[in-house]
Amino acid sequence: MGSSSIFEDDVEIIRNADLFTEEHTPAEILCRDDVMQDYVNALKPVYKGRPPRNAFLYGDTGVGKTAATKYLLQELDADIDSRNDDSPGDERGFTYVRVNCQNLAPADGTASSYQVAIALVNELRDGETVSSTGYAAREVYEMLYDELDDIGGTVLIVLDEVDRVGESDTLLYDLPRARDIGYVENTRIGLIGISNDYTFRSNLSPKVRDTLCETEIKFPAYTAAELEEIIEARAERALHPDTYGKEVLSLCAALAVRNSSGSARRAMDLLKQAAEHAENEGHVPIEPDDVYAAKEELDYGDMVESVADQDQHKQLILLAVARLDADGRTPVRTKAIHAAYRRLAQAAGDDPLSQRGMYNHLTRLDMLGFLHSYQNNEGLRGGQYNTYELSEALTVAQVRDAIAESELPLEDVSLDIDRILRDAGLLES
Ligand SMILES: Nc1ncnc2c1ncn2[C@@H]1O[C@H](COP(=O)(O)OP(=O)(O)OP(=O)(O)O)[C@@H](O)[C@H]1O
Repeated sequence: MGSSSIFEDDVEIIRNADLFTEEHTPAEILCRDDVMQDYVNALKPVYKGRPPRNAFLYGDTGVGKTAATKYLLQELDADIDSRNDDSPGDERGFTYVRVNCQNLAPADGTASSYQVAIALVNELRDGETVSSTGYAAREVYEMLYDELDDIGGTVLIVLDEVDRVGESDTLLYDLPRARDIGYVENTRIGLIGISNDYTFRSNLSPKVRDTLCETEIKFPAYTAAELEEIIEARAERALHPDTYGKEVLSLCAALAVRNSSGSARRAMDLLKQAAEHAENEGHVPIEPDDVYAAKEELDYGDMVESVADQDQHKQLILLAVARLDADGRTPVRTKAIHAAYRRLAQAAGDDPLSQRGMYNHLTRLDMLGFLHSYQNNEGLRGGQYNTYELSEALTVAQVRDAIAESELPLEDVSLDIDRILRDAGLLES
């Protein structure tokens, strides 16, 4: 008898799960010929040892901006290496460095030029970490330009999610001009900004826009047919043969077009999740029902993520409404939400906002679709007031999962809801 483990499934569909991860750079960028040609043209000066062009890439989430960038920079690096081998005495230095600005920004906020500069220094120093506090901004920029100047040749700096760099765009202004201003002497710097926020470009100051957007490359959404081709190529390498059919690939592609604006990431995630679902259920091949189950699971997780992405006050408010909801007390008035929120904020070691301060967050949560509000009118005596409940898109369990993910110490905080409502004057004593 072979070895058996409780972790083993009767069937195995996924051959190489690494190919589904975010770190994986695809062997080929499919269905992007026009865009790739523009991108190649923008990078040609680097290959030729001429001053680099700056570029701004934009398009919805999951349409291949990062994948195309990683792929082309690896190609460029390899081609310059082999060119250098062929032309001793005329070598061209080339380095690229990539930072995702979203990871540097707090939830709901933006990263400062200072934080981006520190992240770049750490990337360039490869392990030697500079702490994110304790330096004057000027010192950090000096470190960065010293580091860049030591490298020489051409350095391309890729700022992914560049829209998460805050108002002060010092770095976006200075980096492409560093050589002209005299911050560096030996190195030519090119900047590649990537964003899925269309308004970002128009909000840039004209000077920054003119340099960063020297070349603009738009990544359009994929069609269902294109997505099918992309995930089919991935499935051939990542899944075992005969474990999936065309119908399943088409369904993943169609759902990604319909619900996720043509995102290859979504199509890929649906396929992977459906494969895991089929493995757990013990059947081969993957069936359409596995894809629908995958969609449910992904939708559930997305909602949890978007709650966890909110700032702490908003999460506490959502938890307050969720607790009231779990107790059958919603729709509920602002006063009661505030009382529950205050208790939770204190338990989390946070200074609670006043009811007025909290109200701003509450209306925002309504606008964002997490909550649903009702206007109540009790005539002359009662006046007008709003009540709130979780929107149909959000469940109590999702809010709880999000709070657990944010590691707020609130799992075991008990709320005496009757008392809260009584204190808020909403329950007769
Ligand atoms: N044309 C393509 N060929 C092969 N794989 C692709 C293609 N486009 C996207 N992918 C894959 O889809 C996933 C998402 O792509 P990518 O990360 O490049 O999206 P993005 O546009 O950078 O999204 P975001 O703005 O959210 O960062 C990745 O796994 C990537 O490998």
